[in-house]
Amino acid sequence: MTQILDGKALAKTIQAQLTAKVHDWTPQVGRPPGLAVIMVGDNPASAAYVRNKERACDRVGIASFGQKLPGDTPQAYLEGLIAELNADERVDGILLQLPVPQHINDVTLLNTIDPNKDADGLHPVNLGRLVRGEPGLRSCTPLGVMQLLHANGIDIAGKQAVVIGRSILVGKPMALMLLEANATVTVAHSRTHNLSALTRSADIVVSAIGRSHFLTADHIQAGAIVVDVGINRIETSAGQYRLVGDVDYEAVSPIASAITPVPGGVGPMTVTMLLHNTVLSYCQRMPALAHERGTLLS
Ligand SMILES: NC(=O)C1=CN([C@@H]2O[C@H](COP(=O)(O)OP(=O)(O)OC[C@H]3O[C@@H](n4cnc5c(N)ncnc54)[C@H](OP(=O)(O)O)[C@@H]3O)[C@@H](O)[C@H]2O)C=CC1
Ligand SMILES: Nc1nc(=O)c2c([nH]1)NC[C@@H]1CN(c3ccc(C(=O)N[C@@H](CCC(=O)O)C(=O)O)cc3)C=[N+]21
Ligand SMILES: [Mg+2]
Repeated sequence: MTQILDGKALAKTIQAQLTAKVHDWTPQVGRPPGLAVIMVGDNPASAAYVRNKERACDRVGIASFGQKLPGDTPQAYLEGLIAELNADERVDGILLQLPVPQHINDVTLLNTIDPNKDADGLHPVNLGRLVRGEPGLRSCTPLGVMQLLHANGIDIAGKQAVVIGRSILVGKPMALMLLEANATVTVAHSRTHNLSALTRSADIVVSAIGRSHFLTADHIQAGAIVVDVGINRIETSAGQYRLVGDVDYEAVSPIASAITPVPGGVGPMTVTMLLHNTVLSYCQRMPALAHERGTLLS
């Protein structure tokens, strides 16, 4: 029997734990945790994720300081906005929704976010902490994948893991977190030769590419653990849109020992880890909660 790694259910459990803590801590601190999501332009997919994030914040008791800005907002304005949010005591987490329009330099912007408020874990200081194995704010999607594997009793140490994709948002931090958990990690990308031979030797395959039906039965060895990070919108014969991952789920799920569905797998965990990171940064910034540090996610 293939184990379905139910991210939706785990997200619900973790969000309930965060809700209880936020409920306890808000009166002690005198304010709730706060998250600012900055979205530039009106990419419909981004708008849907931002709405999900705001709804989840409401449920958990996190204050949202969302900023939806026009697609032609100048770089200097965004830098000023981030400086204000860095200085705003009510804000514990800042997230710049990616991608941003062409004229914006996202790297420069990400680098202006206070590393202690970097809810996405994309600032060089936090990526450096990850490389060094030091505590810090970790990228939400890979952190969510690690939680999902852990909560389902999946052992990582000593396993062969192949991560497909090498973005700063997903692939690279995913590879580093698997390495930190003592997997033997290979990172594949668009220039990789003989990808299916590589993935066929893997115990764990994480796909973060963004192409529907990319991973087929030929890529997977019997009993492998398959984590599908991809989010692709495909048009159905009825002219509607539906979400699918990178993995041909029908073909691969009978072969795998465990697999994440799309939707309901990694996506809800990403949102939950964003909330987690916001609450963690609140804990770390508020002296009244000094003794609570390190108790989240346990
Ligand atoms: N579930 C969730 O919570 C989240 C899902 N996503 C989804 O995950 C996917 C990846 O996101 P992101 O990392 O931001 O995307 P990017 O486009 O930044 O990166 C895609 C990566 O896939 C690699 N790639 C592309 N085509 C191939 C191929 N044919 N063979 C092997 N590798 C390939 C690219 O290689 P190269 O570097 O050589 O170009 C690149 O490293 C997207 O579908 C995105 O929507 C993203 C964030 C969160
Ligand atoms: N700075 C930044 N950080 C991100 O983490 C980030 C980003 N930019 N840009 C876009 C990608 C994509 N992403 C998703 C988050 C949640 C779902 C999610 O909740 N998915 C649900 C379904 C949602 C739906 O139905 O639309 C699921 O898979 O079950 C998906 C994708 C975060 N991203
Ligand atoms: Mg996110």
